[in-house]
Amino acid sequence: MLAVSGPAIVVGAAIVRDGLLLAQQRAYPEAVAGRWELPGGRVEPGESEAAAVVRECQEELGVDVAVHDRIGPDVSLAGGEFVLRIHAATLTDPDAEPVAHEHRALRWVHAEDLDNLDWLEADRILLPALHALLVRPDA
Ligand SMILES: Nc1nc2c([nH]c(=O)n2[C@H]2C[C@H](O)[C@@H](COP(=O)(O)OP(=O)(O)OP(=O)(O)O)O2)c(=O)[nH]1
Repeated sequence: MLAVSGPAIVVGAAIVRDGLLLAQQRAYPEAVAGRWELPGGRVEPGESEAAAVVRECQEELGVDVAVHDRIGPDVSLAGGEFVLRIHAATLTDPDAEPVAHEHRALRWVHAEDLDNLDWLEADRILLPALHALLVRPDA
């Protein structure tokens, strides 16, 4: 029997602190440099989505995060080769300051400014879920 594998998974972290969402600005490749996205990246073989969120946040931001529930829809990327899944997250140490190790810039975004960032196309689909996350009482 043929083993059928689905699309590879890219996880993103919706990190909220004091009612603000952490967004980061891509530095490369040229085609998307300057666009905004959530921290994250590809889930490695054998790795859970939550573990991938934790690893990517350590690599990209130098912080530890606690991973919570999934938010928003699965978003298809690259013609269906990948699927983007977002997990809500918080900083394990609320006083830790994320640093952009691989990105051009970081920004803590207020709900009012969410729609004004030049997000990657896939992330625009997630904006309603990100708004909903920011109005939660514990956000
Ligand atoms: N991390 C992340 N990737 C996103 C988002 N939206 C979106 O379309 N993508 C795309 C961009 C990339 O094609 C792919 C993830 O690749 P990546 O460069 O972040 O991560 P990676 O682990 O594959 O690569 P790398 O860290 O080795 O550079 O998903 C998002 O909000 N966060």
